Amino acid sequence: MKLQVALDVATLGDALTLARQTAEHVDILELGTPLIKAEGLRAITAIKAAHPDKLVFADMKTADAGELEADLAFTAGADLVTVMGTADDDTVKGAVAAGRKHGKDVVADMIAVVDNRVSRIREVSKFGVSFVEIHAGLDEQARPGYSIQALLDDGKQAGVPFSIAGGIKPDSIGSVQEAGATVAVAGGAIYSAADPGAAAKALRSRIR
Ligand SMILES: O=C(CO)[C@H](O)[C@H](O)COP(=O)(O)O
Repeated sequence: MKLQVALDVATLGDALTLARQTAEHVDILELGTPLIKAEGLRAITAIKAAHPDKLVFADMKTADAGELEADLAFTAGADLVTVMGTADDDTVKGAVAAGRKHGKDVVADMIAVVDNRVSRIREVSKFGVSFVEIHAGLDEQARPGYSIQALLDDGKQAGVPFSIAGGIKPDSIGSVQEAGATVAVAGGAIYSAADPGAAAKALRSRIR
């Protein structure tokens, strides 16, 4: 299982610092959606230039104009780009077409898909995304009683390649791997730590 750090900070300077602190312990550097909105596509280019040996994941969360938005992110240097699983089928297919053109990967972000999630996961997988991200966003995580377990249950049931994002911590990353995820995405557990490099290393050490 790969480890992906979500660089969920608001400035390119902070993202470059966080990437430098964590890169040796992770496989994938993710530019969070707020970062891309704040700094633009140039942030993708800058992170890839600083870490050419890492996969760079642009969390575009595209909701429309899938081919155009994915093409922009791939042209800027992204290796993986997200499109919303809730988007129109043609938006997902358009992003996949851009991915094929660039020889890169498109990930369907299943955030806010709760009812019939397994069925939508299987549907978007047929459109050619490389994998789905089964995801509880920050707002969902903040609600009382939130548990990552529902994400893991759906991943096990879906029978297609998936990543998990939703507040992964050292005590839950083992269960993410046991569920069969190909990628574990961690944001807050790393960027909120006093020592983000040590936090990334601790997560990595729990992956067998
Ligand atoms: O895409 C995101 C929010 O929409 C986050 O990057 C993702 O949820 C990972 O961060 P965390 O581990 O803090 O949940």
